[in-house]
Amino acid sequence: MDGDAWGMTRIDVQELRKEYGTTRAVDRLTFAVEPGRVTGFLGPNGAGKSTTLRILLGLDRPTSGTALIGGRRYADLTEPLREVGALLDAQAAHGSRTARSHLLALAASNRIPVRRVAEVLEEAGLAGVAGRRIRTFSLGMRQRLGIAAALLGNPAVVILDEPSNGLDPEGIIWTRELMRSLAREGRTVLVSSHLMNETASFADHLVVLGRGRLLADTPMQDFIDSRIRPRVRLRTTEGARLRTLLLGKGFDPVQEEGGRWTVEGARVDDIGPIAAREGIPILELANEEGTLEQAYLDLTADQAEYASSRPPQTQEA
Ligand SMILES: Nc1ncnc2c1ncn2[C@@H]1O[C@H](COP(=O)(O)OP(=O)(O)OP(=O)(O)O)[C@@H](O)[C@H]1O
Repeated sequence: MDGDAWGMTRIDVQELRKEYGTTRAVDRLTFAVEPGRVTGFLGPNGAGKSTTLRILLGLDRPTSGTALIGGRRYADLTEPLREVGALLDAQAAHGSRTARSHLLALAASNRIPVRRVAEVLEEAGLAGVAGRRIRTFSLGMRQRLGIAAALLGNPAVVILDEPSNGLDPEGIIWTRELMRSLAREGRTVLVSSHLMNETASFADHLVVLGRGRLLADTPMQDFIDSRIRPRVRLRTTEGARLRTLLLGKGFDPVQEEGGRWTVEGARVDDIGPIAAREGIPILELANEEGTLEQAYLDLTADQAEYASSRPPQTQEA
């Protein structure tokens, strides 16, 4: 299959609603996941991420609305594993099978060429343990096997639920590189995670849920920039003079412990030239970028179904 074949495979969720008794797990949810980029799927516990993914993958029925892959419901795909690869629950594989026999069975039932089994075992770093029973696998090895299974049919759409779960640092880097390269090849990649630093390292775009509803659907950098004011950190030998100067320009520098200054709402391009014009020595000058974690906590502070009673910043470790 070449890149063009993956070109138009979008995920489209339209007015999706799912009720379990009186619980509205997903509520009039509408978003699209585009090919060629990695979309991070975020939200507090109970926000409805797993429910949405289960419906997308035909494991649950919506109360109303649709969740389509390339314009079709999962149940209507003729060869689902060749169109969508998914990792939902890495523990699901049969423990008494070997990694190889597990993948061979999947390949056989989905008309996938047998050579793909060796290819994905190699790609997932499992070639050396392919003959071992899955029950002897660590959580991280199961996770790798789950990802190998997702890639088996060379699908245009890849959906991964918490792919870093249980992986060691090398495994985490591997999944990150893998997701990025799948997106570069033009595939549609949707990845849920609770780890914000992790998500920031691989996602181009974010879809954020809270209490079953859409809270954000936006490029990752826009998401951060719209919620976290930039600031500048600096050191100077003439703090008092620079402070007066900056106050006059509408900034409000604050001295931190250790003699550093921070200036809210400023970038280095604002501060550097002002100091230079006045001949004030600058020993250090750096932008402090907002993080995805800060922006996410800001957005979801009121949204967590099981939120602690105090806001995160005052929580004890
Ligand atoms: N089978 C079910 N029966 C009843 N309620 C359910 C069922 N599955 C999910 N729910 C409820 O639906 C809501 C959304 O749950 P869901 O698992 O989709 O959230 P999530 O965003 O995946 O959470 P987490 O981050 O904890 O995995 C929760 O209130 C949950 O308790």
